[in-house]
Order: sequence, then structure tokens, then C-alpha cells
Amino acid sequence: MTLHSRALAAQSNCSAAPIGIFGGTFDPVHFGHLRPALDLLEQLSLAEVRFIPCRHPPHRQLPVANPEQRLAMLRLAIAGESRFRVDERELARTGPSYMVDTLASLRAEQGNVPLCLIMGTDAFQGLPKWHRWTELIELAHLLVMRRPGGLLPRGDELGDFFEARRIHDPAQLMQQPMGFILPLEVTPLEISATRIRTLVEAGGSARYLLPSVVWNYIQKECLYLPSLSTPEK
Ligand SMILES: Nc1ncnc2c1ncn2[C@@H]1O[C@H](COP(=O)(O)OP(=O)(O)OP(=O)(O)O)[C@@H](O)[C@H]1O
Ligand SMILES: O=C(O)c1ccc[n+]([C@@H]2O[C@H](COP(=O)([O-])O)[C@@H](O)[C@H]2O)c1
Repeated sequence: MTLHSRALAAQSNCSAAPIGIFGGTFDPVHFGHLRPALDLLEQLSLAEVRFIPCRHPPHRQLPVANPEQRLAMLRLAIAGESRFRVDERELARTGPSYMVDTLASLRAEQGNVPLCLIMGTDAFQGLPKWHRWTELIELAHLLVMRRPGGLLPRGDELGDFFEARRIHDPAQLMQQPMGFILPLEVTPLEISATRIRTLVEAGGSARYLLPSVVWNYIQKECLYLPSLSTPEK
């Protein structure tokens, strides 16, 4: 822990409800994001869940939909759920969208409010490849949602990191602003954006895998079709 995060942690128990931070490419957003996010919000009495679409994913190919389209789909998807918000800070930044930078800017704004970075088991397994990954836990708690087929790490560097910080009681998230890892069961939905893009590219329908307003937008924008999709520049 850095001196700064130790000082913040020392000011606890925290009085404000934790904020969920849900970063993703969201190319497109789907029910596998939305329902688990609502599960966490309600299970943990989060003040809100902030969806943070990345501009330049540091770790994968460029998204198919451009940032404006991914943002538009997110906005459509969460309209009507007042506890969900879209946070555009990564879209406003140039360069790779490193989560450690995002959490540092949120921490600077939020003082000692508990921040909970939400990720699926697949993203958690890839954590050691993230930029300055060990610093993430000095800025936020990590909530790890089990994705169908997903496993928690064991016996390696990430497994040791996980075991050293793992908690079982969600109430502990209120004891300090950052530093714990809580694995959680959520509604298991075997939906991925890759599957949706593949379906649409093959001429299929993505209906019932994502909100109908998002599906209508995908069709209107001719997204994910083989001949018309152009990778973001
Ligand atoms: N069905 C799901 N259940 C639980 N978590 C999910 C699910 N789909 C995505 N997530 C989580 O949401 C976050 C953002 O995911 P992302 O936007 O990359 O969606 P994706 O469906 O995994 O996309 P892609 O198939 O393009 O990789 C990640 O932490 C990921 O683990
Ligand atoms: O900071 C990093 O180095 C980093 C590396 C890989 C992924 N991330 C973030 O993790 C989130 C989920 O990524 P993805 O690929 O599942 O959409 C998204 O917010 C990414 O920006 C961040």
C-alpha cells in the first residue's frame, strides 16, 4: 500500500455507500453486463454502478463500433435505471485506456468513498497483464463476478494475490475504501459481445441477448455486418 492509500484507509469506517465501477469495451453492451451489474448493485447496496467504456482497449484488437456508437448503445441500454450511469472519462482521454489511470482520477474525486471495480472471472484471470496491475487494489476493491465456466485463480502469482485480499463478508467493503477482493455469484448468462458480433455478421439476429433498443440501434447503424463494419481508426 502507498502512503496515500494507507492514509485514506485509516480514515475508515466509510460512511458513504460503495460505488461500482464497471469498465468494458461494450462492443456492444448486452444482458450479460446489465443483469449482473444490477445483481451486484442490489446485493451490495451500491450507491450506483458507473459504466466506463474504454476508448483504446490496451489489451485487444480495436473495437468494431466506434466510441460514439458504443457510448450511444450504453446510454440506450441503461435509460430508465437511475442507479446506472455512464462515465465518459476514458473516451475523453487519448492513448491506451489504462484502468489504473481511471481509478486514480475517480479516487481523487471521491475521497475515501469505497470504490468497487467490477469485472468478470475472465477479466480477473488476465489481471497480471494490466498496466501497473498491483496498484489497482490500492485504489479500489475488486468485485469478481463468476462468468459461466469461469474459475478463480489458484496457486500462481494471481492466486496468491487473490487469497491475500479475499473477503467473504460484503460488509467489509465499508470498512475501508479499497484493498479487498470479493468474488460473487451473479445471474449466469452465457452471453458475450463476441458471440453477438459473430451472429450478426453471419446474418443472424441478436434479439433477446441485449435490450431491444440496442438491437434496433445496431440494425439502424448497420453495425457488425461483414461488408459495412469498418474498424475504428
Ligand atoms: N456474460 C457475462 N457475465 C458476467 N460478466 C461479463 C459477461 N460478459 C462480460 N462480462 C464482463 O464485463 C466486462 C466488460 O466485458 P466486455 O465489454 O469485454 O464484454 P464481452 O462480452 O466479454 O466482450 P468480448 O466478447 O468482445 O470480449 C468484463 O469484466 C467481463 O468479464
Ligand atoms: O489497464 C489495463 O492495462 C487494462 C488491460 C485490460 C483490460 N482493461 C480494462 O478492463 C475492462 C474490461 O476489458 P474487456 O476487454 O473485457 O472489455 C475494460 O475497462 C478495459 O479497459 C484494462
